[in-house]
Amino acid sequence: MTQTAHPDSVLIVDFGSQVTQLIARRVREAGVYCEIVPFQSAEEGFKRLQPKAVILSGSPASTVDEGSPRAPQIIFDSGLPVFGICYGQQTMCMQLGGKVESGHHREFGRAFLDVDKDCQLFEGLWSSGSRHQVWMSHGDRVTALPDGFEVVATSSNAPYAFIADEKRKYYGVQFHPEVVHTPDGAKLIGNFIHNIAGIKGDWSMSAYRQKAVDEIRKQVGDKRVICALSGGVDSSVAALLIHEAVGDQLTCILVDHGLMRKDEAANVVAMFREHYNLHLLHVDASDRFIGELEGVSDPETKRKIIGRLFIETFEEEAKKLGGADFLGQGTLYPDVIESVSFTGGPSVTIKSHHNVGGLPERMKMQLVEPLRELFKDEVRALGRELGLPDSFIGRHPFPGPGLAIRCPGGITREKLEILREADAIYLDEIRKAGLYDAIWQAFAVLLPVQTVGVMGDGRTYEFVCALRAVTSVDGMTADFYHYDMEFLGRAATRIINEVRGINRVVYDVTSKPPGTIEWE
Ligand SMILES: Nc1ncnc2c1ncn2[C@@H]1O[C@H](COP(=O)(O)OP(=O)(O)OP(=O)(O)O)[C@@H](O)[C@H]1O
Ligand SMILES: O=c1[nH]c(=O)c2[nH+]cn([C@@H]3O[C@H](COP(=O)(O)O)[C@@H](O)[C@H]3O)c2[nH]1
Ligand SMILES: NC(=O)CC[C@H](N)C(=O)O
Ligand SMILES: [Mg+2]
Repeated sequence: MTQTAHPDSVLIVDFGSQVTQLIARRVREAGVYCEIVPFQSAEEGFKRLQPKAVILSGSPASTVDEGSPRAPQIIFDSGLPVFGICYGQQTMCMQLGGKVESGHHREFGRAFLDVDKDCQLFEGLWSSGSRHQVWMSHGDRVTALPDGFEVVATSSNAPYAFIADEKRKYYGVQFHPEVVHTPDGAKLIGNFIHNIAGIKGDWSMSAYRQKAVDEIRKQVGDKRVICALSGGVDSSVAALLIHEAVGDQLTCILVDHGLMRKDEAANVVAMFREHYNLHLLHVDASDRFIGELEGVSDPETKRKIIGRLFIETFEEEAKKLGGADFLGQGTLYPDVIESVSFTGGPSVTIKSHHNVGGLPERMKMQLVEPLRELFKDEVRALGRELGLPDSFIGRHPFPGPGLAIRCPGGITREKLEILREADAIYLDEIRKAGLYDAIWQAFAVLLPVQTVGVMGDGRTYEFVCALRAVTSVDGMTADFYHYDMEFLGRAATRIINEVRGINRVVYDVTSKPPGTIEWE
C-alpha cells in the first residue's frame, strides 16, 4: 500500500464485505486510482491519501448492533462526495441522523429498482419511470432519512433503495452496484467518480507500474531482495517489477522440485535469461523432494512435506547469498482479503495450499508485495505492460506442489515421468485445437489404478489417465469444460499410443463444488 497522498483518487472504506475488492476493480476500470482501507484505520488512510471521493462498502455487521463499525467523522466533515453501499448506506444514514431497522424483509439476489426521480448520478443512464435489475444482499434497511436526503428509486422490499442528498453529493444504495448482477452498476460507479467527484480517469497500468517501482525503491533502499519464482504469472510479474526497481539487488530463485511439467523449468529459465538481465538461480532440488515424497500417498502429508522443503530450500539459498532482508512475493488481492479482522469464524481446511508465506517469519525477512491491490487479469495487463511474452501471460495457473498432487496415491519417479508425457500431449492437443485460452486450467492426472487393455493383439495392464479441464473466473468455483467428443477421442488416442504405461483415458466431468479443481 502506498505511503503517500494521491491526487485524483477514491478511498474505499472496507467494513468487511465479501465483495469490497470488486468496488476497487470498478473504480480502476473507470481509470481512477483507489485504495481500500479497513474501517479501523480509515481516518489515517483518509488523511494520508487525500482522496477526491469516498465509497463506503457493505458489511456482515448490522448497524443496529452495539459497537458496530462506523465511518470516521472526518469523511463527512470534509465536504467530499460519499457513496454508501448497503451497510455503507445504512451507517451513513445512522451517522447523519437517519434510522435503520433490522429484521423486516431480508432480500437476497436479484431485485428490480423503480426510478422515481432524476438524479445527477443517473446522467446518461437512467431516467424517471424506468426499471432496472440490481442485486441485493441485506437483512437491515433504512427506515428514516437524514435531513437533506430524498428517495430517488425504490424496490419492492427496500423503500430507500437509492437515496441522494444532491447538495452535499451524498448517495446511498441498498443494492450492490459493484457486482456483475447489477448490469448498470459499473456505470453508476463511473458516474459517481467522473460526474459527481470530477475525477478525470486517466489512471492506467503504466501509472501503476511507475508507482509500484517507486514504492519498491523506497521500501528496499540498498538492501538485498530474494524472490521465489515459479514462472507463473504472479511471481513473474512481481519479479519483473522488483527488478525494474532495484536491479542487481534482486536474486530470483526457481526451485525445480522434480514436480514441474515437461521442460517447464528449462523454459522459464531460458525466457528470463533471454529477455531480462536478472539474476536467476535455478536450484535442482528434485532428489530431495522426490526422495522424501516417494511412497507417500496421503494428500495432506504430501502438501506439508512440499511446503517444508520449499522453506528449507529457500533458507539454504538465502544463506548462500549472505542473507536477504526482503522477500518478494506475487500475492494478489484475493489472497489478502481474509485479512480484515471480523469476517466470521474459522473456516474448514479443504487442502493446505503450499505457501511460501511461512518464509518471512522464519527467515526474518520483510515482504515486498507489489501486486497486493490487483486481480489476476489486472496482473496480466501489468505483465503485458512489462513486456512479458504472451505465452507467459496467458498461462494456466500451476499449483506450487505441482505434479505431486496430480498423482494420487504413492509417488514414484516413473509415474511422474508417465504423467509428464501425457500432460504435455494433452496440452499440445488443446493448443492445436485453439482451445487453450477458452479453458481456465487443464491438466492430466495419473490414477493409481491399472486396467486391462489390448494393444497389438497383446494384453496390457497399465495405468488410467484422467483428463481435467475447467472454466472459472477465480478458481473458487468452476465448471468442467464441455469438449466435443472428437477432441477427447483424439487426445486419448495420442496419449495411449505415445505414452508407455497408460492404456486407458477418462474425462473428469465434475464441477467445483462439489469437486475441487485438483484431485488432491
Ligand atoms: N517451483 C517454484 N520455485 C520457486 N517458487 C515457487 C515455485 N512454485 C511456487 N513458488 C512460489 O509460490 C508462489 C505461489 O504459487 P502460485 O502458483 O500461487 O503463483 P504463481 O506460480 O506465481 O502464479 P500462477 O498462479 O499463475 O501459477 C509463487 O508466486 C512463487 O513465489
Ligand atoms: O499455488 C498453489 N498451491 C497449492 O498448494 C495449490 N493447490 C491448488 N492450487 C490451485 O488453486 C486453484 C484451486 O484449486 P482447488 O480447487 O484444487 O483447491 C487451482 O488453480 C489449483 O491448481 C494451488 N496453487
Ligand atoms: N451486504 C451488506 O452490506 C449487508 C448489511 C447488513 N449486514 C444487512 O444485512 O443489511
Ligand atoms: Mg504457480
